[in-house]
Amino acid sequence: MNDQFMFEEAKKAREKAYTPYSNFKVGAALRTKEGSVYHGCNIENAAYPMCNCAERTALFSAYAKGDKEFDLLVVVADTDRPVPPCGACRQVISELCNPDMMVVLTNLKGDVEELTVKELLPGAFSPQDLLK
Ligand SMILES: O=c1ccn([C@H]2C[C@H](O)[C@@H](CO)O2)c(=O)[nH]1
Ligand SMILES: [Zn+2]
Repeated sequence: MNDQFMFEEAKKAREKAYTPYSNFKVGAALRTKEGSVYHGCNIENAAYPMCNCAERTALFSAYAKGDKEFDLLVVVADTDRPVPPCGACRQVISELCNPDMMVVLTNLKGDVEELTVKELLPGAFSPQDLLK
């Protein structure tokens, strides 16, 4: 990844994670086409299924501010390999981001895996599938 700035933003976002149950902190930095950057962190809950991942926090935060056009998502965690987003996040990213947008998965060691939204979830269920 040639975007050290976005990697640093994702690490800053990770510091805000609320993870009393897993102690597994994840950060996301989402850049809009206009250049704004939204932070996302995972936010857990004593009712475990209510935990929200960093990737979705970033996307929902942007939507709540009225931003919907994105050009890069960077995710970071303290993992051995670049952190792989869960299935729920892959589904949400597929619907809210352009299929050709880059998603950069990283870890604190600086390992990087770059893929497009469509590579992240091939064959995603989409709004088109609701139409007959
Ligand atoms: O890509 C990922 C993977 C996991 N988590 C969160 C969910 C939960 O809070 C914790 C452990 O799964 O990490 C994320 O935020 N993003
Ligand atoms: Zn997730």
